[in-house]
Amino acid sequence: MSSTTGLSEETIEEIARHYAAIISLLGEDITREGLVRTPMRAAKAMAFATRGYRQDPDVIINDAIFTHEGSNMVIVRDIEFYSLCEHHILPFFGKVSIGYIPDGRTIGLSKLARLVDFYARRLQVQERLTAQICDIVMKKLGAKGVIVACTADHLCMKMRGVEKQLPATTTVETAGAFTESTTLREEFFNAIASGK
Ligand SMILES: Nc1nc2c(ncn2[C@@H]2O[C@H](COP(=O)(O)OP(=O)(O)OP(=O)(O)O)[C@@H](O)[C@H]2O)c(=O)[nH]1
Ligand SMILES: [Zn+2]
Repeated sequence: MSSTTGLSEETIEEIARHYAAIISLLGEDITREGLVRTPMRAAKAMAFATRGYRQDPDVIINDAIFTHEGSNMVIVRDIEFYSLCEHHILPFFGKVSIGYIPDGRTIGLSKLARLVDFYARRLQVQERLTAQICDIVMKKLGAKGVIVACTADHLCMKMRGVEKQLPATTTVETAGAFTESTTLREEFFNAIASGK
């Protein structure tokens, strides 16, 4: 079992065989020098890009949840991510900003970034990615409120399909106090816009 992808050697080899078949069906010569090792490289790359399926959020968090007295908003801004659109298996990528109001506990900052990857490294749509991040932070932290804003570029709209270099898509998900309070949402968006 590979520690970076969570897949066995046998599974990676099976995926590589499928990639070899696809490359041949596309009309390429799978025996030419530049392509000989491509099916295996592609299989490993795909295994890495989908490793979130085989991870455990509790292992990711590793008990890095700490007692905290204050209730000021905590914001981690511009966490980059790379995901695969579940409709076309083409990359979409961008940034996620997370805000939360603690309720007696905070979470290690790097763990928020790791949770973003946990949900990004699989076949996804941007709306679900945003909602899943919001949901897990709310559940694991027991915060008073959570807000997640995600901005991404979708290659399936740029290099194929409508072929429009459209502005990035933004999705927002809220829970608890952020759902109830426009003021809190404004505070979050003002903070991430100003970079403070
Ligand atoms: N809501 C949402 N849609 C997405 C996301 N990623 C890709 N899509 C869209 O999924 C849709 C799939 O539409 P279909 O008509 O089934 O597929 P298609 O014929 O390849 O569509 P086109 O991309 O328009 O060529 C497209 O409109 C994509 O732009 C995402 O993260 N969220
Ligand atoms: Zn797509």
